[in-house]
Amino acid sequence: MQSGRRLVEDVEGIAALDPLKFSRELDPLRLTSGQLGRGLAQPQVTQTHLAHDRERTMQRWLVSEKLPGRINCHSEHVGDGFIAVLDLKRVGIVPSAVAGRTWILAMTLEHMEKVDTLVVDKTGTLTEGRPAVTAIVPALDFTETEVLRLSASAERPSEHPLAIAIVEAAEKQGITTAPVTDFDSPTGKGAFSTVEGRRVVLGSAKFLAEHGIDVAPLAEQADKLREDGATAIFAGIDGKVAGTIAIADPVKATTPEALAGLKEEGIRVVMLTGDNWTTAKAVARQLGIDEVEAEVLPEQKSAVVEKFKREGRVVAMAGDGVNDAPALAAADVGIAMGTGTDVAMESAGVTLLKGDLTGIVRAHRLSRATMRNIRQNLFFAFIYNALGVPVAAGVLYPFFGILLSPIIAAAAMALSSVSVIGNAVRLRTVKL
Ligand SMILES: Nc1ncnc2c1ncn2[C@@H]1O[C@H](COP(=O)(O)OP(=O)(O)OP(=O)(O)O)[C@@H](O)[C@H]1O
Ligand SMILES: [Cu+]
Repeated sequence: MQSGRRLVEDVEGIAALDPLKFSRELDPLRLTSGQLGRGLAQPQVTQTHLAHDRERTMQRWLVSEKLPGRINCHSEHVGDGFIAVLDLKRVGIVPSAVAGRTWILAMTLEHMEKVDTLVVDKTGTLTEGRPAVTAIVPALDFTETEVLRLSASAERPSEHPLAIAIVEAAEKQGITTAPVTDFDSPTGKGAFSTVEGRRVVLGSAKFLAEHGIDVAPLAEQADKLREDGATAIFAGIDGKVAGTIAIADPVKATTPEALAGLKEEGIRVVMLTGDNWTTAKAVARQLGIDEVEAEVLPEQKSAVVEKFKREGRVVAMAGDGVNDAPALAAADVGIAMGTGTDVAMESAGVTLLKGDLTGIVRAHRLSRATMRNIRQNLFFAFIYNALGVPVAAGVLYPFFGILLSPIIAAAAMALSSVSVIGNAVRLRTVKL
């Protein structure tokens, strides 16, 4: 099971994530709303893990804030400056990997603030990822039922959402599929197998061409089906195009709101898909997305992310599929859909619990508020130290005979902690 997932389900209301204290919490801690609690429920990580991660968290924060090296000696104290009060449930995100890797969340928040480009996968991310067959256009010499029966048989061993849609369509019509041999499915291209001694090929025009099948007789029909956003694939039987199958995947109800929010936050959205250009453009048009990268093979997805990064952009990538995993890992912030594959979740820094993209907007708002808060806290901590340390060292002694007594120094420390925590708690009121 995904430990990250459990983490959020166990959290009620607000959790104060203190990377220092966090690492020592091994027992589940019940937090009720309104109460400022510390630590998180996740007993399944080992002590070593946690100690290690605590180190990394510290380092990361220190590096990230570009603090002068000498402040390291106050790290325990400055540590209080890193308390981030997060309402994970409200944001709807969880750190993807094991809960012990809290630092990923920390890093993600830091990067998230700077994100200016969101590369977003189409199928399963912008759309529901539960496609259904909406039309079958057979070629001359073929019937709709025969195309569906052979296609469903050929796709039966495949786990691709398009394949599942075809199998389901056949089942719905009470069509029994035939056994297959020699099944293969090159990722991002299509599938082929032998059914009742016939060669059945399914996929893009390019894929069928690779198998010596010319789709020209049905190309126009396929394009027409694509005009309103459906995916159209071709079925080839015994070296000839037999039909085109339209498979539609509804846009998630929350997608338009998420896109509007992203626009408001000034984030550039790029749709990335392995699907056909015509389909991709139609969906993009419906959603008001200006930038599209279509017909991208799985192994090229991360190259698209890299390209944007080279242009100096800070890139977040949202995806759900196995073929999105390398791109998720390549992005500054990888965002997986909780409804998607485990591989995607493991490769991403954060997971959107219900696959709801509005979580990205909330996470971006939260990251800005959190990073601002952290900077303020660092300022507090710094000021107290900047004033307190020289006094304690006797700077004022020659003139006024003032020396900071250890008791007053300790009080100042405590006071600085109080202002820092008080400031961090304000994050609770941030509108997401
Ligand atoms: N099993 C399959 N059966 C038929 N066609 C397939 C199959 N697998 C891939 N294809 C073809 O390859 C294209 C790209 O597939 P790929 O899996 O990369 O993208 P996707 O998951 O459908 O979309 P997205 O990239 O938006 O998530 C599909 O649009 C389809 O034309
Ligand atoms: Cu996808």
